[in-house]
Amino acid sequence: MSQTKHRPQVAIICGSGLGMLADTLKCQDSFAYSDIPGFPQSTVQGHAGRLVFGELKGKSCVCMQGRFHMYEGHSLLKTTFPVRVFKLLGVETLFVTNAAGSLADGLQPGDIMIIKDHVNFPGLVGLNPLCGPNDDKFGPRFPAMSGCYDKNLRCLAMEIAKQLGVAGLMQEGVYAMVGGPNFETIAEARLLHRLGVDAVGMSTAPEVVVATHCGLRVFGLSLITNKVVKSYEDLDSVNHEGVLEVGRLRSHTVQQLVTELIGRMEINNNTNNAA
Ligand SMILES: O=P(O)(O)O[C@@H]1C[C@H](O)[C@@H](CO)O1
Ligand SMILES: Nc1nc2[nH]cnc2c(=O)[nH]1
Repeated sequence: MSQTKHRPQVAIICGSGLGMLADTLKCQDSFAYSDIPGFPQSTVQGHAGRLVFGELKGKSCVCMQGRFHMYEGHSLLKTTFPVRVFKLLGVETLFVTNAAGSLADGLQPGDIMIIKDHVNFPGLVGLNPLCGPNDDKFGPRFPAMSGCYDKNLRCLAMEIAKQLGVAGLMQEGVYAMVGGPNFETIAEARLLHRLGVDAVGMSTAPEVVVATHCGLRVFGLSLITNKVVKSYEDLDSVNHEGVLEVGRLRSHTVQQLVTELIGRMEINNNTNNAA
């Protein structure tokens, strides 16, 4: 904290190919993860590995340009470590973004899904960052997860999308996290579709679980980068370069949405730090 004057109220986690969100911050102080004690390193292309502090529309923000994934070999405690750092810095609201494949027929590549809820597949089988002794300074042993994606922010995001003329690209949906790093088989894709999942990816849920546990308000966006192949007749296949490319194509719209939402949302200045 001695190395920056910023005292962030909002934290943003940039998904694959969405690192440009950090470029919107003014008066930046930026730190390589390798220079921050205890921080893991980013190993995935499209995740720069920098923590960027700055101002956005008068709000003090910190942006993770690069997140950590379970499939990189990090423990879930490490992948979510930054979320608790944000809490201790005084952050009140967490924005999570990710790249995801769509299962819902109405979601096309380039669309933006406001995350209404998630299915944490690793969490359902005990791969949960909250496993182990509970740190009561952060939150309760058995935290509720209903309503973990803030409804007011979801409504405001939709209102802003209408004003920006991009509402046609946006809808709410359910995100599912799978472990990765391979993309889905066709049988897995069909299973997820039948279960009511709208979009699938390899991140986000553990961060949101830890954020909700320690009382952060959460807003989440999935950029739909590909359709998940559900038919044995379909010759398409997904790859990471294609995922990053859609991020580049939609960067401006995602930046606009996030900037406006941060600018217009209310901040409670009485945030209680966990420790
Ligand atoms: O960090 P996110 O969840 O945006 O990254 C997604 C999932 C994989 O890490 C990668 C696959 O292309 O993109
Ligand atoms: N699991 C998964 N993650 C993704 N990230 C971007 N696209 C996809 C996808 O189709 N499946």
